[in-house]
Amino acid sequence: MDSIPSQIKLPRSLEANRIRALPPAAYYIPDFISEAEEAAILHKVETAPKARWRQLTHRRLQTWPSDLVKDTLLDARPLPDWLEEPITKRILSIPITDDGEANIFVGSPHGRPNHVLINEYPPNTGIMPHKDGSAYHPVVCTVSLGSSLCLNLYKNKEDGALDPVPVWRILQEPRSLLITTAELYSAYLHGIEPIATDIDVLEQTIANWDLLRSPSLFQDGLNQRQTRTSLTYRDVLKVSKLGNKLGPMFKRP
Ligand SMILES: O=C(O)CCC(=O)C(=O)O
Ligand SMILES: [Fe+2]
Repeated sequence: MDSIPSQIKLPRSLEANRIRALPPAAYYIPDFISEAEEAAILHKVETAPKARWRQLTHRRLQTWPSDLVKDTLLDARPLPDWLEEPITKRILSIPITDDGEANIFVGSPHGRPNHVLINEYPPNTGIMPHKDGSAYHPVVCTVSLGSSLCLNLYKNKEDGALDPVPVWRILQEPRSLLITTAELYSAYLHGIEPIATDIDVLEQTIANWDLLRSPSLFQDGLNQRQTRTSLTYRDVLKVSKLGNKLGPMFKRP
C-alpha cells in the first residue's frame, strides 16, 4: 500500500473535485502531493543529466522516457520510479465517481500514463495557445511544482482564428493536480501568458476558485509568479514494438 503523507487530501472520487464552471470534464485537487514529495521531485528534475534538457527560446523541458517521433513513443522503457511513485500510483487510485471503480485512464490504450513532459516556467515565460493533438489519449494530468500560475483556455472564432480573450482561467497551485479531458482536449486551446504577475485572480474570474487550497493568498487579485515546474502525464497512443530493441545509442540517459 502506498503510504500517504498527512498533508495530502485525496477526494473519495474525482467527481467531488470536478471544476463545475467548465464543460465536462476537468478536475482539480489542490493537495495532491506533500511539500516533501514536491521537494524530492524538484531535486530529481534539477539534477537530471544535462542531455535530458531541451532548451527552447524561453523555456526548457524534459521528456520521459523520451521524445515522440512521428507521434510514436520509440522508447518503451517504463517511467523512472520517481515519476511513477507517488504520482502515477495516486492518479490511478482515485475513482472517477463515488460508486465506481474506474479511474481516469479507463479506456486509454495502456490504462495508464506512459509519458511525462516536464516544463519549467520562470516568471515572464509561458506557452502559446495550442491543442495537444492526436498523439495522446485525451486525458491530461498536470502536477504543478514550485509556484502558482494561471492556465488559460481559448476557443477559435468562427473564421478559425484564435479568439485572444480566454474563455476560462484555471489557477494551478504548487502540489496540485489538474486533469482535463474530452471536449477541453479536443475543442479548446490552452496556453500560459508570458507574464510575471497574474492579474484579476478573483472568485469571479477563476474557474476552480472554490477548489483552491489558499484563495486568501490572492486577496488583492494578484499572483506573483516564481518558477513553476509542471509534470504533464499522458498516455501516448502509439508505442513502437521496435523500441525495446533499440540499442543504448538511441536512448537518452
Ligand atoms: O505546463 C503546462 O501546464 C502546460 C504544458 C502544455 O500545455 C504542453 O506541454 O502541451
Ligand atoms: Fe499542451
